[in-house]
Amino acid sequence: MAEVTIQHVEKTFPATKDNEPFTVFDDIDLTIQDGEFVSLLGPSGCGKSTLLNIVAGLEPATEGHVSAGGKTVSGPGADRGVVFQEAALMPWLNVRENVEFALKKQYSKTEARSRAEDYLKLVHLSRFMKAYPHELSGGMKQRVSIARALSMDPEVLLMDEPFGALDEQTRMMLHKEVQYIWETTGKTVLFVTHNIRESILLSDRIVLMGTRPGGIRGEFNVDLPRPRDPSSEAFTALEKQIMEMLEKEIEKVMREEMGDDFRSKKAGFLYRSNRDMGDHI
Ligand SMILES: Nc1ncnc2c1ncn2[C@@H]1O[C@H](COP(=O)(O)OP(=O)(O)OP(=O)(O)O)[C@@H](O)[C@H]1O
Repeated sequence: MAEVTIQHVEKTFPATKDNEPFTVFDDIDLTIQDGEFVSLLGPSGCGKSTLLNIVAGLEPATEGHVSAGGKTVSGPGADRGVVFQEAALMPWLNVRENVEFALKKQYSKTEARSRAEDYLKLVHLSRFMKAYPHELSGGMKQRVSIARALSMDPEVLLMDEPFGALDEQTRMMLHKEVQYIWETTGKTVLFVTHNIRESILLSDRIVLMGTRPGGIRGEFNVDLPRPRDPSSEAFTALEKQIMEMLEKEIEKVMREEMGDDFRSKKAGFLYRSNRDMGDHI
């Protein structure tokens, strides 16, 4: 069972020479069921990446307890694969070698190669195994990064805005691939995104976070049949519902940052115009 449990988690960054201590959130409770696909949405700075990093074991929680597959998280582990916005491939290694790199620590040379090839097939990169990172598009690099994370056969896949830097067409293609991978492998997924539509397309459940104080503001179960049709009435109704709740959070941030100059209509306009959530905020 690869359930993820987050119990009473607080994260406070300590004081620095220039800054006071900063509490991002102080009591997050969230359980992600085995095989569930959960997205975290929320205004910029609410702590989505911080929470994902805590589950990844890359950041310690200040208080509280996190477990994955029944084991307490106390650092990074092969049971949790992470995919970031930037693929961070090693430029001197080709695609297959990039995937093999970590595998070689755990498997024989032959097995590492065979696993790397299997996962590169899964992300449809068989023809590019010998290509070098500079020869790949952004979307292809992200596919290598997904193959690399999956090749260690983690129980949980943690994805932090994996498609945030990609163009819309590539993003759409990768949505299909992620859905296929999730259906094929049955991994538990925690997915951070700024994009409401992306979260509805992919998730079983969307967790909406807010800031000041940071925390979970609401949850939305996405009961729509897959593959999902963004033009369907049910899809757009859910999109609208989430957007309304999110706008309130974004308005709060903008009001604090801009004081009396703030006009709520502007936040709504900015937000709707790029169907995104506050990249600029
Ligand atoms: N190492 C750090 N030291 C101090 N503060 C930090 C550190 N890392 C993050 N923060 C602060 O914690 C808050 C949450 O950051 P985080 O990156 O988790 O938010 P986010 O919701 O993922 O934002 P975005 O959507 O813009 O990526 C921000 O105010 C950020 O400035």
